[in-house]
Order: sequence, then structure tokens, then C-alpha cells
Amino acid sequence: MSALHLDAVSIARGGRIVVQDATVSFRAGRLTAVIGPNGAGKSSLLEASAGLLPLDGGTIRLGDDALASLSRRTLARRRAYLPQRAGIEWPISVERVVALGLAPSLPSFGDLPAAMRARVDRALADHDLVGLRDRPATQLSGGEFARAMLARATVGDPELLIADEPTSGLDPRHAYDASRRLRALADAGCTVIVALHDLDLAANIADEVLAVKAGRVMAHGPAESILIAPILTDLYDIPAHVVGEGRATSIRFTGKL
Ligand SMILES: Nc1ncnc2c1ncn2[C@@H]1O[C@H](COP(=O)(O)OP(=O)(O)OP(=O)(O)O)[C@@H](O)[C@H]1O
Repeated sequence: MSALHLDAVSIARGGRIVVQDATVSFRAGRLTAVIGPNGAGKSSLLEASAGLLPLDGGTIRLGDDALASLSRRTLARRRAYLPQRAGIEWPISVERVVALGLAPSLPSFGDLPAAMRARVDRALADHDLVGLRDRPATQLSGGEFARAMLARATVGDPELLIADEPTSGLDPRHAYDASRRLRALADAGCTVIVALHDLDLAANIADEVLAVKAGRVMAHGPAESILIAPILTDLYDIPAHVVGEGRATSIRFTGKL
């Protein structure tokens, strides 16, 4: 398993720098929550980390390999990326959507090997999709669709998983299941990077937190040293209150309404 290293990364979008001079290492076997206000640059940072957005400056390495030097197929095999607004354009069954996550590892011809069928079955079960396996993905509810997308991203047991708001739209039980699955991937050695607005969830599952504000890394470190009132108040420009500690941390914000 490999760490992901960003060195002085800058990203421009629409002619504007939206991420500036980000130097950060995401360690293998660790789950990092990327937090920050809307428009801070989290998605841009994740998309570039997945090798899907050109850099305006700096470099990104996956282990010893420059991300830009990897072929598309190798990259697709080694990392999985779940965008914030994933979409499916035509009616394809949930089972096939999930199986698409294995496409980079499939032999080019012939039937799906038995081991891969078993992986798809396991992913469907892990994400409570067994009863939906034959349904067109275009006919799922928002939360069901989000589960199918996460199953597709995780079915290949990637070395690096980058997920942008993966629990958004999930009910509490399914958010819990998804969080457990992300945690299990990290515990198995995967480098897991997840953008989250749910800070209680970040406290619950993250080893490390990367706080991004206005395109810059504001703070990065162990979750318990970043999810503290002064940093969060500064990050979101609203008074933060932190109750409890460790995985049971609960964060509230107050302001005059
Ligand atoms: N395709 C694009 N073209 C031009 N500007 C963009 C594009 N995508 C994002 N931006 C801009 O880049 C900045 C960073 O956006 P980004 O989506 O990375 O933020 P974010 O932190 O993920 O926000 P959110 O929490 O709202 O998802 C924003 O100012 C946004 O308007």
C-alpha cells in the first residue's frame, strides 16, 4: 500500500487559483477527513489527487510514482475516486454499476472470473444493495444511488480511495455502514481520503484531519488536535463548541439568527 504525497500543489480553475501551494502527505492505512467551508478547494484538491485535474504547479506522487507518469489503466487499478456528483447516463443495473469498479482489473475478453463475481456479491451485501441488484441505477433514490456509487468505488479494494462527501444523502444506518466500510479499508492498509462536512462523523472515523480554507491548507494533523474550537471557529468563521473527546467528539456551532 502507498502513501499519497502532494508537494507545493497549485490548481487553477476558470482562470483562478483555487488551491495554492498545498504540501501534504496522506499516509497508507490512515483515513484523512478533508474539511473546510464551501468553495474552499476540497473537491479540487481531491480531484487532482485522483489524477483527474491538471496541476498549475507542484507534483503528486503515489508511493514512489509520479501520478502523472501512470497510465490511465494503472491509475484506475490503483486508486478509486468517488466524485461529489457522480452520475449514470443510461439505465444499467446496480449489479453492473458495481462491477464497473472492477473494470480496470478485468481480463480484456471472456466472462467475469468467479472471484470477481464473489467480490461484486460482497460489495452488494456490504452496501445493502442485494435487493436492488437488478434495478436500473437510474431509478434509485438519492441515498440508494450514493450507496451504489460507494460500492463501485470500493469493490476493487483500491490502494488509494478518494471519496467526496460519500455519506451525503445517506440515512443514519446506511451512513454508519458506509463509515464502517471506509474505516475497514483504512485498517486494511488503504490510503483513504474523504471530504466531509459532517464533523461529528470526521471525529468518529478519521485518523487525521486536513483543514482547507480559501485554497490553502490551514491545518493538518491527528483528528483530536485539529477538531478543536479555536481551529474550527477560524475555519468556518462561526463560534464552534466541541464536546466530548476522541471518537465521541460532538461539534456544534452557534451564531445569532
Ligand atoms: N469547473 C470549475 N470551473 C471554474 N471554477 C470552479 C470549477 N469548479 C470549482 N470551481 C471553483 O473553485 C473553487 C473551489 O471549488 P471546490 O469545488 O474545490 O470547493 P469545495 O471546497 O469542494 O466546496 P464545497 O464544500 O461547496 O463542495 C470555488 O471557488 C469554485 O467556485
